[in-house]
Amino acid sequence: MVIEIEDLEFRWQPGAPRVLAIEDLRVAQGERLFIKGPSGSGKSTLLSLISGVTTAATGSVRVLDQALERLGSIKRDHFRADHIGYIFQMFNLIPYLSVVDNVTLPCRFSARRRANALSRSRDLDTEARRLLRQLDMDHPDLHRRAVTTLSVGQQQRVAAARALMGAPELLIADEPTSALDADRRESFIQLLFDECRASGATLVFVSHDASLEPLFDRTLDLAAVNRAAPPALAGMGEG
Ligand SMILES: Nc1ncnc2c1ncn2[C@@H]1O[C@H](COP(=O)(O)OP(=O)(O)OP(=O)(O)O)[C@@H](O)[C@H]1O
Repeated sequence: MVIEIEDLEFRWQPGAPRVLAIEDLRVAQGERLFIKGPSGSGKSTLLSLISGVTTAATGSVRVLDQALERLGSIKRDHFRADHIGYIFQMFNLIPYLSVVDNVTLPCRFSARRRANALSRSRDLDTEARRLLRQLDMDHPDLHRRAVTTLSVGQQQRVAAARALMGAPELLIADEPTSALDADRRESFIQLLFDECRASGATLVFVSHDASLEPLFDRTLDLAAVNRAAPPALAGMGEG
């Protein structure tokens, strides 16, 4: 299993209302999971737990057989850099780095991803360009081009290439299509699927957009998870 969550209960502070209660969630290698739920239902919180940015006092979150709550925060940072590619809603590209340098960034933080990238291409820049080409982004001046001069759709492809760089086992995408037109969303997701298939990566994808749901293997509806939980959660629907 790539993700195994058991008896998880999460509150942001002791005594604060419970945000998440997940009894059992397992995501297998290569699976594509869609997570939906209204604003405030805990989607981003769940992604923080799966990526080890936060840990829960109750229950267990295992990623690639590692219980994240058993690691200190520095080890969790290393674990995340080695094994998880993250596509942020606002892309979080580094404005003063070129397109290629943005894509190779994860290899500065992870020797493992650097080695993976170098096993695929002769150097990191070549691997970055290969990924960008796979994602339908092929410009001669990508090396020098500042990310701030790109369109939203292009920035999204750069963010996806960066997340895929060095073949992390788990790809997490937090509303990565919200800035795109409806018809461009689906084509982006298909490209993402192709790349995940090629590297064997598992994809966890959060979105408000229910029209994307049928593309995925499975859905986790946090509104349903919250409804099933005891009344402590009542009134937690606002985000
Ligand atoms: N860092 C934080 N500290 C304290 N409370 C938080 C924090 N982040 C989120 N929350 C609270 O946790 C609950 C779930 O928030 P979360 O951001 O996970 O929801 P979401 O489903 O991702 O919402 P949205 O769709 O609006 O992004 C909300 O009540 C929110 O106010």
